[in-house]
Amino acid sequence: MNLKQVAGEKAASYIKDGMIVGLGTGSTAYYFTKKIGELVKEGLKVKCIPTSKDTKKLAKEWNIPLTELAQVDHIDVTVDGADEVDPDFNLIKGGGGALLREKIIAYASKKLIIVVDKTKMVEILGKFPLPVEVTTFAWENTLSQIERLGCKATLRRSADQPFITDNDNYILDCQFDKIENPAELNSKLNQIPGVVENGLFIDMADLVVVGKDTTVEIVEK
Ligand SMILES: O=C(CO)[C@H](O)[C@H](O)COP(=O)(O)O
Repeated sequence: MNLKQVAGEKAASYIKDGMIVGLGTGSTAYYFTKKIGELVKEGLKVKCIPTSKDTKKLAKEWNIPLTELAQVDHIDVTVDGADEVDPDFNLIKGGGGALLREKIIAYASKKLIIVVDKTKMVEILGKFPLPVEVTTFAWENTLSQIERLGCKATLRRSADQPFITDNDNYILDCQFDKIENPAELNSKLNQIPGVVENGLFIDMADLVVVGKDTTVEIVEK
């Protein structure tokens, strides 16, 4: 069984007529968006806001009605993936490089549902390198400042070129190994000039849908 698929599809059961829905990014959120496309075809009435150019492309292919954050005063539900989820529902996101738009949209959402397979559930965050979006200007200096917080940071590359985000920034992947205090690290990172946003999502997720071997587990706070 494809654990990402069962989790992504299950999350679609939380979406009702009239909702404004945030569409996440990544290979798990993909299945949620695909399912929304099927439900729209069957008559579901929603307006959606994608968290990345990739997801926007998919949503258009599947004829999902789209809107802009500027056109609405809130989002009812956003469904997105994660790279790690701890027992307090703190997250590492940004493996796909979409963390800035994902965080803006999550913050504007009444409910954030995270869809993952069971491998993403961890006791402590940090084994997955924390993605940090930084300005291209003086990124080497920003990297040094970030490393003072106790990690090894690497410029993300794609096909031998620096990876460029949807917002024309770079991503630094920061290996912390263990993040003892995610809330503190989140604040410290965002205080560094040159850091646009980081992939720690603190106290944002309301519900996690976990794809397990034969079942889907719904974990609520
Ligand atoms: O944060 C993300 C993209 O920026 C993704 O949601 C996260 O990387 C999980 O991706 P996947 O479901 O493909 O494992």
